[in-house]
Amino acid sequence: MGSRPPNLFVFSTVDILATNLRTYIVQCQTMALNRHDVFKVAISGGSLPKTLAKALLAPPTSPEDTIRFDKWEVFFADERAVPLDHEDSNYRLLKDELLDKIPTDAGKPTVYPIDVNFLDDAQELADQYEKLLVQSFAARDSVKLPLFDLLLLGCGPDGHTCSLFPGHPLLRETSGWVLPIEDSPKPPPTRITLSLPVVTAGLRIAFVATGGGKKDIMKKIFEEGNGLPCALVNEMAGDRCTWFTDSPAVEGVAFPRRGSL
Ligand SMILES: O=C1O[C@H](COP(=O)(O)O)[C@@H](O)[C@H](O)[C@H]1O
Repeated sequence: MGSRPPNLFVFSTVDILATNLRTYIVQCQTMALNRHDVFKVAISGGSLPKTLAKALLAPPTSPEDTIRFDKWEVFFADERAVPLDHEDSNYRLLKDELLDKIPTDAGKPTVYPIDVNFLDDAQELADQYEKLLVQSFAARDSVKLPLFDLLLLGCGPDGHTCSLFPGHPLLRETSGWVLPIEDSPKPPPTRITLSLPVVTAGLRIAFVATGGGKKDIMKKIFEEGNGLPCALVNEMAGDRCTWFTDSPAVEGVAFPRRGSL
Protein backbone atom coordinates (compact mmCIF):
# COMPACT_ATOMS: atom_id res chain seq x y z
CA MET A 1 0.00 0.00 0.00
CA GLY A 2 1.20 3.55 -0.70
CA SER A 3 1.63 5.46 2.53
CA ARG A 4 0.45 8.81 1.17
CA PRO A 5 -2.37 9.58 -1.24
CA PRO A 6 -1.73 10.01 -4.96
CA ASN A 7 -1.07 13.49 -6.33
CA LEU A 8 -3.90 14.94 -8.39
CA PHE A 9 -3.16 17.99 -10.51
CA VAL A 10 -5.70 19.84 -12.59
CA PHE A 11 -4.75 22.30 -15.30
CA SER A 12 -7.00 24.70 -17.17
CA THR A 13 -5.92 23.54 -20.63
CA VAL A 14 -4.29 20.50 -22.21
CA ASP A 15 -1.42 22.74 -23.38
CA ILE A 16 -0.62 23.77 -19.80
CA LEU A 17 -1.03 20.16 -18.68
CA ALA A 18 1.47 19.09 -21.36
CA THR A 19 4.06 21.64 -20.18
CA ASN A 20 3.77 20.36 -16.62
CA LEU A 21 3.79 16.73 -17.73
CA ARG A 22 7.07 17.43 -19.52
CA THR A 23 8.59 18.92 -16.35
CA TYR A 24 7.55 15.82 -14.42
CA ILE A 25 8.90 13.45 -17.07
CA VAL A 26 12.23 15.31 -17.14
CA GLN A 27 12.44 14.93 -13.34
CA CYS A 28 11.82 11.18 -13.68
CA GLN A 29 14.36 10.98 -16.52
CA THR A 30 17.03 12.73 -14.42
CA MET A 31 16.46 10.35 -11.50
CA ALA A 32 16.66 7.35 -13.83
CA LEU A 33 19.81 8.51 -15.63
CA ASN A 34 21.52 9.17 -12.31
CA ARG A 35 20.54 5.72 -11.15
CA HIS A 36 21.33 3.51 -14.15
CA ASP A 37 22.02 5.70 -17.20
CA VAL A 38 18.86 4.55 -18.98
CA PHE A 39 15.21 5.59 -18.75
CA LYS A 40 12.83 2.62 -18.76
CA VAL A 41 9.31 3.73 -19.58
CA ALA A 42 6.03 1.89 -20.17
CA ILE A 43 3.43 3.75 -22.24
CA SER A 44 -0.31 3.19 -22.79
CA GLY A 45 -2.38 3.77 -25.90
CA GLY A 46 -5.73 5.54 -26.17
CA SER A 47 -5.78 9.31 -25.82
CA LEU A 48 -2.41 9.47 -24.03
CA PRO A 49 0.10 9.47 -26.95
CA LYS A 50 -1.35 12.68 -28.41
CA THR A 51 -0.91 14.61 -25.15
CA LEU A 52 2.46 12.98 -24.61
CA ALA A 53 3.63 14.14 -28.02
CA LYS A 54 2.55 17.68 -27.15
CA ALA A 55 4.67 17.44 -24.01
CA LEU A 56 7.75 15.81 -25.46
CA LEU A 57 8.02 17.38 -28.91
CA ALA A 58 8.07 20.96 -27.61
CA PRO A 59 11.50 22.58 -27.91
CA PRO A 60 13.55 22.48 -24.67
CA THR A 61 13.48 25.69 -22.63
CA SER A 62 16.95 25.03 -21.15
CA PRO A 63 19.68 22.35 -21.35
CA GLU A 64 18.16 20.73 -18.23
CA ASP A 65 14.83 20.49 -20.03
CA THR A 66 16.23 18.24 -22.77
CA ILE A 67 14.44 14.96 -23.50
CA ARG A 68 17.25 12.39 -23.81
CA PHE A 69 15.41 10.12 -26.23
CA ASP A 70 18.67 8.23 -26.90
CA LYS A 71 18.48 6.97 -23.30
CA TRP A 72 14.82 5.93 -23.43
CA GLU A 73 13.73 2.29 -23.49
CA VAL A 74 10.05 2.26 -24.40
CA PHE A 75 7.77 -0.67 -23.53
CA PHE A 76 4.02 -0.96 -23.98
CA ALA A 77 1.85 -0.95 -20.86
CA ASP A 78 -0.67 -2.88 -22.94
CA GLU A 79 -1.00 -3.90 -26.55
CA ARG A 80 -3.67 -5.28 -28.79
CA ALA A 81 -3.05 -8.59 -30.65
CA VAL A 82 -2.97 -7.00 -34.08
CA PRO A 83 -0.23 -6.32 -36.65
CA LEU A 84 1.98 -3.33 -35.86
CA ASP A 85 0.54 -1.31 -38.74
CA HIS A 86 -3.09 -2.04 -37.76
CA GLU A 87 -5.22 0.93 -36.78
CA ASP A 88 -5.87 -0.68 -33.35
CA SER A 89 -2.17 -1.12 -32.58
CA ASN A 90 -0.87 0.90 -29.63
CA TYR A 91 2.58 0.71 -31.23
CA ARG A 92 1.27 2.27 -34.41
CA LEU A 93 -0.50 4.98 -32.42
CA LEU A 94 2.65 5.91 -30.52
CA LYS A 95 4.69 5.76 -33.74
CA ASP A 96 2.30 8.04 -35.61
CA GLU A 97 1.82 10.51 -32.78
CA LEU A 98 5.32 10.64 -31.32
CA LEU A 99 8.10 8.33 -32.50
CA ASP A 100 8.05 9.38 -36.16
CA LYS A 101 8.03 13.04 -35.17
CA ILE A 102 11.11 13.03 -32.95
CA PRO A 103 13.68 15.29 -34.64
CA THR A 104 16.65 13.28 -35.90
CA ASP A 105 19.14 15.27 -33.81
CA ALA A 106 17.18 14.44 -30.60
CA GLY A 107 18.24 10.77 -30.67
CA LYS A 108 16.01 7.76 -31.10
CA PRO A 109 14.51 5.76 -28.25
CA THR A 110 14.86 1.98 -28.17
CA VAL A 111 11.31 0.71 -28.63
CA TYR A 112 10.06 -2.77 -27.73
CA PRO A 113 6.92 -3.74 -29.68
CA ILE A 114 5.18 -7.11 -29.35
CA ASP A 115 6.41 -10.07 -31.43
CA VAL A 116 3.78 -10.34 -34.18
CA ASN A 117 4.74 -13.97 -34.84
CA PHE A 118 2.53 -14.85 -31.87
CA LEU A 119 -0.64 -12.90 -32.65
CA ASP A 120 -2.70 -16.13 -32.78
CA ASP A 121 -1.74 -17.22 -29.27
CA ALA A 122 -2.40 -14.60 -26.58
CA GLN A 123 -0.62 -16.56 -23.84
CA GLU A 124 2.51 -16.94 -25.98
CA LEU A 125 2.32 -13.28 -27.03
CA ALA A 126 2.30 -12.30 -23.33
CA ASP A 127 5.05 -14.79 -22.46
CA GLN A 128 7.28 -13.47 -25.24
CA TYR A 129 6.77 -9.90 -24.05
CA GLU A 130 7.52 -10.97 -20.49
CA LYS A 131 10.77 -12.51 -21.79
CA LEU A 132 11.71 -9.10 -23.19
CA LEU A 133 11.19 -7.61 -19.73
CA VAL A 134 13.23 -10.38 -18.13
CA GLN A 135 16.11 -9.63 -20.49
CA SER A 136 15.86 -5.91 -19.97
CA PHE A 137 15.37 -5.94 -16.21
CA ALA A 138 17.85 -8.76 -15.44
CA ALA A 139 17.04 -12.38 -14.76
CA ARG A 140 13.56 -12.96 -13.42
CA ASP A 141 14.84 -15.10 -10.55
CA SER A 142 16.91 -12.28 -9.14
CA VAL A 143 14.24 -9.57 -9.36
CA LYS A 144 10.74 -9.97 -7.99
CA LEU A 145 9.28 -7.43 -10.39
CA PRO A 146 10.54 -5.21 -13.19
CA LEU A 147 10.86 -1.67 -11.80
CA PHE A 148 9.92 0.79 -14.51
CA ASP A 149 11.33 4.25 -13.97
CA LEU A 150 8.02 5.63 -15.19
CA LEU A 151 4.69 4.29 -16.38
CA LEU A 152 2.62 6.69 -18.45
CA LEU A 153 -0.96 5.50 -18.27
CA GLY A 154 -4.43 6.37 -19.49
CA CYS A 155 -7.73 5.91 -17.70
CA GLY A 156 -10.69 4.55 -19.63
CA PRO A 157 -14.21 5.91 -19.04
CA ASP A 158 -14.97 2.65 -17.15
CA GLY A 159 -11.91 3.05 -14.88
CA HIS A 160 -9.71 0.57 -16.73
CA THR A 161 -6.01 1.17 -17.15
CA CYS A 162 -3.59 -0.73 -19.38
CA SER A 163 -5.88 -3.65 -20.37
CA LEU A 164 -6.92 -4.26 -16.76
CA PHE A 165 -10.69 -3.94 -16.75
CA PRO A 166 -13.11 -3.49 -13.81
CA GLY A 167 -14.11 -6.79 -12.20
CA HIS A 168 -11.87 -8.87 -14.46
CA PRO A 169 -10.06 -11.89 -12.89
CA LEU A 170 -6.73 -10.55 -14.25
CA LEU A 171 -6.84 -7.99 -11.45
CA ARG A 172 -6.20 -10.82 -8.98
CA GLU A 173 -3.14 -12.13 -10.84
CA THR A 174 -0.13 -11.91 -8.55
CA SER A 175 2.67 -13.81 -10.26
CA GLY A 176 2.73 -12.95 -13.98
CA TRP A 177 4.41 -9.80 -15.28
CA VAL A 178 2.62 -9.71 -18.65
CA LEU A 179 -0.85 -11.20 -18.95
CA PRO A 180 -3.03 -12.24 -21.89
CA ILE A 181 -6.66 -11.17 -22.11
CA GLU A 182 -9.03 -12.66 -24.69
CA ASP A 183 -12.31 -11.16 -23.50
CA SER A 184 -11.56 -7.46 -23.34
CA PRO A 185 -14.88 -5.61 -22.99
CA LYS A 186 -13.42 -2.91 -25.22
CA PRO A 187 -12.47 -4.09 -28.72
CA PRO A 188 -10.28 -5.62 -29.88
CA PRO A 189 -10.89 -8.53 -27.47
CA THR A 190 -7.40 -10.07 -27.55
CA ARG A 191 -4.63 -8.12 -25.90
CA ILE A 192 -1.73 -8.33 -23.50
CA THR A 193 -1.21 -6.13 -20.47
CA LEU A 194 1.25 -5.48 -17.68
CA SER A 195 -0.08 -6.98 -14.45
CA LEU A 196 -1.28 -4.86 -11.53
CA PRO A 197 1.79 -5.80 -9.40
CA VAL A 198 4.12 -4.66 -12.20
CA VAL A 199 2.22 -1.41 -12.70
CA THR A 200 2.14 -0.59 -9.00
CA ALA A 201 5.81 -1.46 -8.47
CA GLY A 202 6.78 1.38 -10.84
CA LEU A 203 9.04 4.01 -9.33
CA ARG A 204 6.76 6.70 -10.75
CA ILE A 205 3.31 6.31 -12.30
CA ALA A 206 1.60 9.12 -14.20
CA PHE A 207 -2.01 9.05 -15.32
CA VAL A 208 -3.23 11.47 -17.95
CA ALA A 209 -7.00 12.01 -18.07
CA THR A 210 -8.50 14.82 -20.11
CA GLY A 211 -11.93 15.90 -21.31
CA GLY A 212 -15.44 15.86 -19.88
CA GLY A 213 -15.92 12.22 -20.89
CA LYS A 214 -13.73 11.25 -17.92
CA LYS A 215 -15.44 13.28 -15.17
CA ASP A 216 -17.92 10.62 -13.96
CA ILE A 217 -15.25 7.97 -13.64
CA MET A 218 -12.80 10.40 -12.03
CA LYS A 219 -15.39 11.08 -9.34
CA LYS A 220 -15.82 7.34 -8.77
CA ILE A 221 -12.06 6.69 -8.69
CA PHE A 222 -11.28 9.47 -6.23
CA GLU A 223 -14.43 9.47 -4.09
CA GLU A 224 -15.47 5.82 -4.04
CA GLY A 225 -12.67 3.61 -5.38
CA ASN A 226 -14.86 0.52 -5.60
CA GLY A 227 -12.03 -1.71 -6.75
CA LEU A 228 -11.75 0.10 -10.07
CA PRO A 229 -8.37 -0.67 -11.68
CA CYS A 230 -7.27 3.00 -11.58
CA ALA A 231 -8.32 3.24 -7.92
CA LEU A 232 -6.33 0.07 -7.11
CA VAL A 233 -3.24 1.69 -8.63
CA ASN A 234 -3.87 4.77 -6.47
CA GLU A 235 -4.22 2.64 -3.34
CA MET A 236 -1.19 0.48 -3.99
CA ALA A 237 1.19 3.12 -5.34
CA GLY A 238 0.14 6.07 -3.16
CA ASP A 239 2.19 9.20 -3.81
CA ARG A 240 4.38 7.46 -6.41
CA CYS A 241 1.30 8.02 -8.53
CA THR A 242 0.51 11.45 -10.06
CA TRP A 243 -2.58 12.40 -12.07
CA PHE A 244 -2.42 15.03 -14.79
CA THR A 245 -5.93 16.18 -15.60
CA ASP A 246 -7.66 19.13 -17.21
CA SER A 247 -10.61 21.02 -15.69
CA PRO A 248 -13.38 19.22 -17.63
CA ALA A 249 -12.08 15.80 -16.49
CA VAL A 250 -12.36 16.63 -12.79
CA GLU A 251 -15.40 18.92 -12.73
CA GLY A 252 -17.19 18.14 -9.46
CA VAL A 253 -14.42 15.91 -8.07
CA ALA A 254 -13.59 16.75 -4.46
CA PHE A 255 -10.30 18.52 -3.66
CA PRO A 256 -8.27 18.49 -6.86
CA ARG A 257 -4.96 20.31 -6.28
CA ARG A 258 -4.52 23.07 -8.81
CA GLY A 259 -1.26 24.47 -10.07
CA SER A 260 2.12 23.39 -11.31
CA LEU A 261 4.56 20.83 -9.97
O1 LIG B 1 -7.97 0.35 -24.72
C1 LIG B 1 -7.24 1.18 -24.18
O2 LIG B 1 -7.80 2.20 -23.48
C2 LIG B 1 -7.09 2.88 -22.44
C3 LIG B 1 -7.79 4.21 -22.18
O3 LIG B 1 -7.88 4.93 -23.40
P1 LIG B 1 -8.50 6.40 -23.49
O4 LIG B 1 -8.64 6.64 -24.98
O5 LIG B 1 -9.81 6.38 -22.76
O6 LIG B 1 -7.50 7.32 -22.88
C4 LIG B 1 -5.62 3.01 -22.79
O7 LIG B 1 -4.92 3.56 -21.69
C5 LIG B 1 -5.07 1.63 -23.15
O8 LIG B 1 -3.69 1.67 -23.42
C6 LIG B 1 -5.79 1.15 -24.39
O9 LIG B 1 -5.33 -0.10 -24.84
